[in-house]
Amino acid sequence: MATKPVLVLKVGGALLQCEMGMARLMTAAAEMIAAGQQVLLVHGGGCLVDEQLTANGKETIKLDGLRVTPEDQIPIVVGALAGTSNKILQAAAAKAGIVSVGMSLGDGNVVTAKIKDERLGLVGEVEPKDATYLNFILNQGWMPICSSIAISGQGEMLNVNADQAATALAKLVNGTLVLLSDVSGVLDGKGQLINSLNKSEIEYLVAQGVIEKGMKVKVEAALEVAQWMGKPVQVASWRDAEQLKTLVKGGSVGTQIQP
Ligand SMILES: Nc1ncnc2c1ncn2[C@@H]1O[C@H](COP(=O)(O)OP(=O)(O)O)[C@@H](O)[C@H]1O
Ligand SMILES: CC(=O)N[C@@H](CCC(=O)OP(=O)(O)O)C(=O)O
Repeated sequence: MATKPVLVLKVGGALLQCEMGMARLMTAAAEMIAAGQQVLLVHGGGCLVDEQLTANGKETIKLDGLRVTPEDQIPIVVGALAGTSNKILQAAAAKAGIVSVGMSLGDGNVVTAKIKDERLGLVGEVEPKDATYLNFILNQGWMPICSSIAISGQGEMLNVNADQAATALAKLVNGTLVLLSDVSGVLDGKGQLINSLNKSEIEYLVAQGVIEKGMKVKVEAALEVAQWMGKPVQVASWRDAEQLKTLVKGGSVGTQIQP
């Protein structure tokens, strides 16, 4: 049994369109797993969803960074996230010698899910439920790769923002959460990396419009976990090879969201 907290790594969808980025990330994950660090990968795939919706003649509307998901779009969203995105990452993991288990929030009772807000359609809000399935996988030295598709008690397939999915899973396994995006962390109004942010600084930058869209959702998800765990959550980049190396060594990268 591992003694260190599980590392919950969330990757954004842009990674899936970057072969080299995926290869580097999986090599880093393989090194950590070989050293006894349990790793749970949670992924998005917003850009693949965009592509698939466009190819099917559907339009996307986002409210506060969340995709409004009408019933006629859900099969496409599920296919892009739980299907294509999940399997692209499993394929990259296999290439790096990692044994992975592809899964979704709907598997193994890991979360409870309900509709978040009627205005968003089939968008889910999830709460941690039962870690048995994830711990079973992690204890084999395997890496769960989890998409953000959930299933409600009423049997609805729900689209969950992947940062919020990672939040629920990090709480579930009491893990260390690192949110990896295509930017080096939270940037200030001049595009410079901010090393550390607390709640009031976040509120100020959101009010100023410096932190917006997907980054607003991400930073708020990070803050929720930081406060729940009483330790910082890191927002960093999968693009940055140096950040990944530091992460493998257990160091801090990107922006630290303080509890
Ligand atoms: N202050 C900010 N710092 C960095 N990125 C920001 C900021 N405000 C908005 N963004 C946008 O947020 C994006 C990251 O969020 P998102 O697209 O949801 O990432 P991911 O798909 O990796 O989860 C960045 O690519 C950038 O366009
Ligand atoms: C409700 C909602 O917005 N769901 C997201 C799920 C994917 C996601 O979050 O992907 P990234 O991590 O790449 O942004 C979406 O449909 O785009």
